Order: sequence, then C-alpha cells, then structure tokens
Amino acid sequence: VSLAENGPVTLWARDEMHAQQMQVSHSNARRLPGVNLPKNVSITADLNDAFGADTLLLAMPMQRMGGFLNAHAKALSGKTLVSCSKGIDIATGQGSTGLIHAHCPGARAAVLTGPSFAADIARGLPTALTLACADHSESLQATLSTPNLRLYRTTDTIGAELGGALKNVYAIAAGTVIGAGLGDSARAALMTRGFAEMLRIATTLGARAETLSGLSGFGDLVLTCTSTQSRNFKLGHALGANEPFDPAITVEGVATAKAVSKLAQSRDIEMPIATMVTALTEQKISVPEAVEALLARPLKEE
Ligand SMILES: NC(=O)C1=CN([C@@H]2O[C@H](COP(=O)(O)OP(=O)(O)OC[C@H]3O[C@@H](n4cnc5c(N)ncnc54)[C@H](O)[C@@H]3O)[C@@H](O)[C@H]2O)C=CC1
Ligand SMILES: O=C(CO)COP(=O)(O)O
Repeated sequence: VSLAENGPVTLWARDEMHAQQMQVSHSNARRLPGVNLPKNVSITADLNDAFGADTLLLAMPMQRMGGFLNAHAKALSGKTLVSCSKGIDIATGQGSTGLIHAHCPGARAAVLTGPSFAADIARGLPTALTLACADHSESLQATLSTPNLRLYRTTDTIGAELGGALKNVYAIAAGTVIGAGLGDSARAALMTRGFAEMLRIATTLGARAETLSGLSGFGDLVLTCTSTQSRNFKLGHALGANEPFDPAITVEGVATAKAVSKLAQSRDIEMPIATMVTALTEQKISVPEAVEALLARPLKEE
C-alpha cells in the first residue's frame, strides 16, 4: 500500500479466490480490514505476473520461505529479493538472507525490518525501518522509501535479520509477564536482559552491535514487547493468563525461540530467557516454574 505511492505494485496471493475477492473489493478484509488498496496495486494469483518485476518483497511466515525459494529458484535468479519476514529457519538455523543465498545464489538479498505493524504502514502512519543489503543499497533505499516510510540503510544483513527475528522471542516473554500479572517493572527487566541475550548471540553470529541497537533490534523489541497489537505479545499474554490462543495465527517467535536455543546451546552461549520461552511454548514448564527458574539463577555482574 505504501509503495504504491512510488509507482505501480503487483501483489501476489497464493489463494486464487482470495486474490479475486481483493481484486473486486480493492481491499484485503481478512488481513487489513478498513484499508483501501490503491488503484495502482494489481492483485494476481499468477506468480509469473510478479516475476516481471526486478525487486520482489517476500512477506510470508519464515518457516515457509525455504520451500518457496527452492520451488521458484530459477525465476528468482537475477532479482533483488527483499525479505520482510522475521524469523530463523528451524531446519537450517539460517535467517532469510542465508536462505536466499542457499536457494537462489543468483539473486541479490536484502532485508526490510524494524518496528512496523502492517496495519500502521497501510494506514499511512509515519514509520522508520532498517533496509539491509550487503552491497551499496542507496538506490534500493530510494526505491522503497516513501514520504511516510523512512528507511535507514546498513550493510549488516545478519544484524538486521537477527534483530527482527529475536525480538519476537522476548515479545512472547513480555506478554507472558503482563498476562500473569507480574507487572511493568518485571517487563522492563525482561526486555533489558532479553536485549543482552540478543546482543550476545547476534554478535557471535557475525552481527554488528550497532545494528542491534537500531530500529531492527532495539526499536522492534520496544514495539513488540509493549504493544497489544503484537501477535507474539498476545500469545505470551494468553500463556501468562492461562487463556486459549488461536493456533492459526502467525507467531514467529515460537519457532525462532526453538531455533535460537539450539544455536545458543551449540555455541555454549547463555540465553536463559529464550530457553524458558521455548520450554513454555512446548508446554514443558509452567509460568510460575519459568519465573522461579529465572529468578533463582546465580547472581552476576551486569
Ligand atoms: N503483520 C505485521 O505487522 C508484520 C509482519 N512481519 C513479518 O512478515 C511475515 C509474514 O507475516 P504476516 O503477513 O503478518 O502473516 P500472515 O499470517 O498475516 O500472512 C502470511 C501470508 O503468507 C502466505 N503464505 C503462507 N505460506 C506460504 C507459502 N508457502 N508460500 C507463499 N506464501 C505463503 C499466506 O497465504 C499469507 O498471505 C512474518 O515473518 C512476520 O514476522 C513483519 C513486519 C510486520
Ligand atoms: O514485527 C512486527 C512489528 O514490527 C509484528 O509483530 P507481531 O508478529 O508480533 O505481530
């Protein structure tokens, strides 16, 4: 919706019926209720229509990205692929640029990430994001920026993708804290110690600390740990309050917690909060047990 301010956009949807509904109504009632799609957004269920563009934005659940890239590797060769997905692929431990390089070596990989609810961007509310691309990305930055969408560029793709992926894990933890009635002070402590975990694992994996401190890390951590709009926060809230949660909703932090706990274990890195989120979402531990285990850890320097 936002990019349509810069020129024509093709929106591909897998489901033909849904694509037809969107074409007729020029809206996406299921995912973006109350937003009219601009006239220069053409909606298609035929991927070949989307493959006509040089730059493609990929916005799908992270655990589906490897399969998508693999299935369309030939058509995607030579394209600039901008991942909007936030997660770590559980099968390979890779972020989205790793998957793009592995499946589509002929494509250029970029990451668009940062604090941004789709509903806010679609309504034209002002937002700032990180655009990460290993090569010089000034022209891509200009192509994807709009008057209300301000992009900061970096070459640190690993840092940008890990910031966006990891914050979801701590948003689940923050939601749990609030859902269980443990209070805002506990949430602030958890966000801060969560950020320390993000820095620890991301820098070990090759990220720059400055990237984690920017929009894609700290910025998105603040947003998702404090907003009831966040699906990751909402899942955590349901866990904390012992309430049901719709399993069909995309909650990236569940798989990412598992993937990052595995990565941390293999590198001997301490990530106690991520480990607790994994155990909680796998129902191996109760909320009171998780809180007790975190508080009982040996006292240490900050
Ligand atoms: N919704 C939001 O506010 C934001 C979402 N993101 C990220 O974008 C990614 C997608 O999230 P949402 O769009 O919100 O999820 P969603 O659940 O609303 O939509 C997912 C879309 O992916 C499609 N999809 C599922 N499997 C697919 C496959 N195998 N191949 C192609 N398409 C497939 C679905 O049909 C659906 O259109 C996630 O990684 C999320 O973290 C990033 C920033 C903001
Ligand atoms: O990444 C997001 C906002 O930046 C969306 O967060 P949720 O996936 O938790 O809704």
